[in-house]
Amino acid sequence: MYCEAFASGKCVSCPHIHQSYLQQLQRKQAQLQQIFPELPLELPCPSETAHFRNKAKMVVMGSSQAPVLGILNADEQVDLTACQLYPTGFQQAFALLIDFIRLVGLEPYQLDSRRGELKFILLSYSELDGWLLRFVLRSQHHLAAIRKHLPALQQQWPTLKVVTVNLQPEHKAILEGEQEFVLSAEAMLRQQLNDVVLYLQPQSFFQTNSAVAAALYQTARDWTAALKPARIWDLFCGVGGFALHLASPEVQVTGIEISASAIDCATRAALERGVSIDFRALDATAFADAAAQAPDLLVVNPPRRGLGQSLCQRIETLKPKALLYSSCNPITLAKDLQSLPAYQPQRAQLFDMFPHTDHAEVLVLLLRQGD
Ligand SMILES: C[S@@+](CC[C@H](N)C(=O)[O-])C[C@H]1O[C@@H](n2cnc3c(N)ncnc32)[C@H](O)[C@@H]1O
Repeated sequence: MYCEAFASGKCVSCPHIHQSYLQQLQRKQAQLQQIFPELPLELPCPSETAHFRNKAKMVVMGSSQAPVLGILNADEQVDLTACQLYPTGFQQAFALLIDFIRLVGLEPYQLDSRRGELKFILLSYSELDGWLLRFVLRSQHHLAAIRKHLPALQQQWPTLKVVTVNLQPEHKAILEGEQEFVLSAEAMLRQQLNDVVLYLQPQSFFQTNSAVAAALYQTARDWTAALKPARIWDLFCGVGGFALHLASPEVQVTGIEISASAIDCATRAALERGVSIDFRALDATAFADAAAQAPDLLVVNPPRRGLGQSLCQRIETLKPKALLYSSCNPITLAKDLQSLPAYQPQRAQLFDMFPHTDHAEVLVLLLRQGD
């Protein structure tokens, strides 16, 4: 794929974009084989090479009358509204947003002078339900003006379902703050993956590549069906993707996640699906430490830092029969597996959520040996 922003050195987010996709997959597969030298790997699950991202995180730069959406590379403002990773509908959405910024007179935040209000635009898309839009602002100064002009934007953009303002008052390179104002009638966006409808809302993690995420959850179902677990835990469950795919009337499922807003989404999805899942907003390690009995199947999908020593040790003493580990960081995955010596990998597969980058999502099924 040719990308002008990469060729000119203005955007380095996709360092392998000029390599053939087959070579990219071969490189990632070879890296995965180093972690599992003995295991015949499954074939990688590929992605579309363009238009696969369901969300955009845009830094807002320029001025209120000439806004630029993209990234700041050193001191250069790089317009990424034509980035090929976004589905085509994003370009029209960005154009509407640029007009809206002008209309409201939202001054982009300037890092050097610390003036201005609008820091980021965060935009998510679901084929089922439409758009979720978040304005990340420095203060509440323009909140009333955004509210006032929002009906006009919604009229032009009927599929704009959820609109919020997030406050991030600090002068730091962080994407969002804690306070969120919901400006639309709806606060959650529905997203369908396979036969499961998930809910997402601001401050809840959702996989970036919907098609590959659907394949990941379906594979989790396929690999674990024969195990017939009676009890499943989904630790780091987010909005409940794994738990909702694995739930059935015969199995008792518990989902644990630190973000209360993600747990609200997961709980609503379970209710609408008519399945009983015990979703709780807790720290995963604290939950495992306090548990008296192990599940038959433990699903874990931690952030990039991995499970860590203490949770791995707890898993070793709890002794669940099977462990399904979905990792977005093969380095911490390899480290965690060294701390889980009782578990033997049975199957491993690369899910290419992030083409053109070095990032890899890996699913591994492990069984406990020697009991
Ligand atoms: C890679 S995401 C996985 C989400 C989910 N499994 C999915 O498929 O979308 C990792 C999740 O771990 C959550 N998390 C981070 N630290 C946590 C902790 N200490 N205890 C429980 N959940 C945590 C994050 O909020 C995030 O939702």
